[in-house]
This record gives sequence, C-alpha cells and structure tokens, in this order.
Amino acid sequence: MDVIITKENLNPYEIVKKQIETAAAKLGLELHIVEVLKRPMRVLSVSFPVKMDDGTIRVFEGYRSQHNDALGPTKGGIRFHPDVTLDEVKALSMWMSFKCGVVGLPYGGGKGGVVCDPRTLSPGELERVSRGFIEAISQIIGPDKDIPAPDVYTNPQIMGWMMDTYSRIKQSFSPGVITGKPLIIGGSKGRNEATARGCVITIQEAMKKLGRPLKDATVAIQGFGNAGRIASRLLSELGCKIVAVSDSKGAIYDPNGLDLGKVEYLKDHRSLLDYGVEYQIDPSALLELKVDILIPAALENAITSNNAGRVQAKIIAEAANGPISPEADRILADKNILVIPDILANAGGVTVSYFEWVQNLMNYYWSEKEINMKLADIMVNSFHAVYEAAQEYSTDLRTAAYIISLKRITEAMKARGWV
Ligand SMILES: NC(=O)C1=CN([C@@H]2O[C@H](COP(=O)(O)OP(=O)(O)OC[C@H]3O[C@@H](n4cnc5c(N)ncnc54)[C@H](O)[C@@H]3O)[C@@H](O)[C@H]2O)C=CC1
Ligand SMILES: O=C(O)CCC(=O)C(=O)O
Repeated sequence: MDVIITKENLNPYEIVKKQIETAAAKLGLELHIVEVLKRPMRVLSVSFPVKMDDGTIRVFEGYRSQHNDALGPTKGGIRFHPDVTLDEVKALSMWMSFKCGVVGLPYGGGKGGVVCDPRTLSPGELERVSRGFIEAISQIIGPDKDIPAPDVYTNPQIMGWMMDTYSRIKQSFSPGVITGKPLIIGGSKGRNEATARGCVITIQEAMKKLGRPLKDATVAIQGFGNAGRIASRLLSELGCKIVAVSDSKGAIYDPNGLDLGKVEYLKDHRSLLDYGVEYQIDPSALLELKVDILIPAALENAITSNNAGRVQAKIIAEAANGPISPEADRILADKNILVIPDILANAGGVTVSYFEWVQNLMNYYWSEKEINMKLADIMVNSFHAVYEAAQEYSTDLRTAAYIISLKRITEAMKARGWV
C-alpha cells in the first residue's frame, strides 16, 4: 500500500495561529489584536545540570511559555517528553489561554516542557529533574504569576517535589504555586479525575444534542493515562462499551467490549498488549474504527489529512491537546462528525486546578461532591454556550469556542488599556 505523506504543516504553533485567525475572521476582530494573540508574551528557555545515578552529569533542556495574562495569572501543565519542542510548548500555552477563556476562569495560558523520557529515569533522577526545572523557572512562576500543573508523563508526586522546591526557594510554604499536588499537601479532591470527568460531561451533552443514547455506545480511546484511562472508567460506568484502547506500546480491540478491570490490571502490572495477541490491532487502526465515540487522549496530530477521511466515529472528544489538524477538521466536518474541541473537552482539568488554587489561597478545603458539582455546572454551561455560538456564527464547535474566548480575552485587554 502506498504511504501518503501529508503536505500539511503540523507544527502546533502554526496550527494554533491558524485557529486564532479563523475565529478572529468570523468575529471581525481587529488585526492588531490578532497580532498580539498570535504570540506568547514571554518564553523562557532553560538548561540545567542533573546528577544521574551513575555519577555522570546530564544537561536537560526545558521551556516555560506564558501566552497572555490579561485575564489573570497564567496557568497550565508541565510536560516531560522526549519530543518536547519550544514551538509545541508555545502552542500548548496558547491553547491554555483559550481553554481558560472558554470556561470563564480568571487565568491566562501557560505551559512548560522538559525534553526527557521519564520512563528511562530512576525515581531519584526524576526527582532531581523535576526540582532542577522548577528552580530554573522559579523567577517567572508564583501563585499570582504563573501556576503549573501536571501534563503528559508528569503526576502528583512530581507536582509535590516542584511545590517543595519553590517553597524552599521562597522560604515560605506556597501550595498555590502549583496544582495537581498530592492531597496531603494541598491537592484538591477530584483533580485527578477532573480532565476525564469534564470530557465525559461534554460527551454526554453532545450525545443528547445528537439524540443518541450513551447506553451501549461504543468507544475507542487513544492514550491510557490520566485523561484516557479515567475517561474509559467513567464512560463504562455510564453504560458505554469500551471497545478499543491504546498506549505508547500498542492497541487492543474487542468489538464486544474490553474487560476494563483486566485492562487496568495489565496497564499497572504488565502491558496492555498482554490482553491477548488476538486482540492486538495496529494503533493507527484504532482511530478508524466504526465507533460512536472516539477519544484521542495522547498527543498532537493523531488525526491529520492522512487519516481523517477514514475516521468513522460519530463524535470525537479531544481529551488531548491538538490531536486534530486544521485540514483534518475540514474533512471531519464534511463527514458530519461532531468534534468537541480540546479547549472545551479537556477543560475539566484546569477547572479543578482553579478550585485547587482557590482552596490553597483560602486554606479551606471542599468535599469531592462539592468539587464535582461545581465542575459539572461549568462544563455543562460552557458546552451549551459553545454550541449556541456555533449556531449563531454558523461554524463548528472549535471556532465557536475560540470566539467565546477571544471575546473575553479582548475585553480584558481593552479594560486594562493594552489594545
Ligand atoms: N492531565 C491533565 O490534567 C490534562 C491532560 N491533557 C492532555 O491529555 C493528553 C494526555 O495527557 P495525560 O493523560 O495527562 O498524560 P499521561 O502521561 O497520564 O498519559 C499519556 C498516555 O498516552 C499514551 N501515549 C503516548 N504516546 C502515545 C501514542 N503515540 N499512541 C497512543 N498512546 C500514547 C501513554 O502511553 C499514556 O498512556 C495530553 O494531550 C495532555 O496535554 C489535557 C488537559 C488536562
Ligand atoms: O490543570 C492545569 O492547570 C492545566 C492542565 C493542562 O495542562 C491542560 O489543560 O492542558
């Protein structure tokens, strides 16, 4: 079979600029405002030495990008991945701005990344990389400046080390500098599940709009980490049939529904692929399965012009950031596939991070029930606001979500006299 090479520019920074331009044109936004929003206001590139277990010193590189702080301090996760690039981190920080805008949080967007593969680091090395990075960016973060959080291959323990490092530098206990922490040091109940929970709420609302029942709906999920794994659990509790999941090692598929208990056990103790050789499929085939709901929950550019034509799902909920390219968006729209865009679908994570930060600032903590109710309220209202904006502007949900955000950020910039 011939391999078709995409001609699209899949650089995430170019993609987010295109998305901004598309929404700004629909909204009739002044060009100078678009120019301000097409670049991050501040980017810090760092390198720092880390002593490895064998006594050698390795130099790690990382970035922190702060896109726009008109609405409040910047906020967004830190990614540890070998493929991290400056352009990717810039794009991720911009998506964070529009995400916070669409769900109405008093934040701008930030994001960080360290070029490393945590799967090859010992626990001690991972801790030293985490502490080294936060020390390197400590001057530009803070509870009222820029508040990091977890992202790909980072977790609550890493957030704990980072909070501790920052608190030592400031010589003051500063839980509000970072979210996604372990509960015992100021983490929030519900944060671990929040990204998936928010995503599932948007899927529930979208299915209602399409008049389709969730019960027995078939689901394929790419990526079985914080977002994908918990989404599979929550959707299965709602009666959906999870037929396929994948991680960085491969994909498994059972048209009759996977045994999720077994899948989770294998993920924790062995490998998803041990589910059985007869269930293994090519990871790219997972995206093309005939399912009701497809959830890309891994990395950017999972669906591009190369494979969008073969996607058969009815709804795609972008738990990941940037999994669908602009060209793929057009192809999916032509096929009448409803895409719930990342800046809405995965906004549950930053929403509960906001709750965590508020609790840290108050030093008063809410119950999980309270958190989940507040989250549901924001996600349902935001979904409907985006859906209605899509109708008002005759556009897709992504552009509609950007329009809502662009309006908020622009209003804040004008109120502050910037533009
Ligand atoms: N953790 C959070 O709160 C939030 C995460 N996101 C986004 O969700 C996506 C996933 O993040 P997390 O679940 O937090 O990361 P994670 O580190 O918990 O899990 C990532 C998962 O993706 C898998 N993966 C990596 N490369 C893959 C590939 N090529 N094909 C299939 N699977 C692959 C890994 O094996 C792992 O199962 C990212 O795009 C992230 O930016 C978005 C909002 C919030
Ligand atoms: O929880 C947060 O502050 C941000 C999470 C994140 O990185 C994201 O939404 O992409």
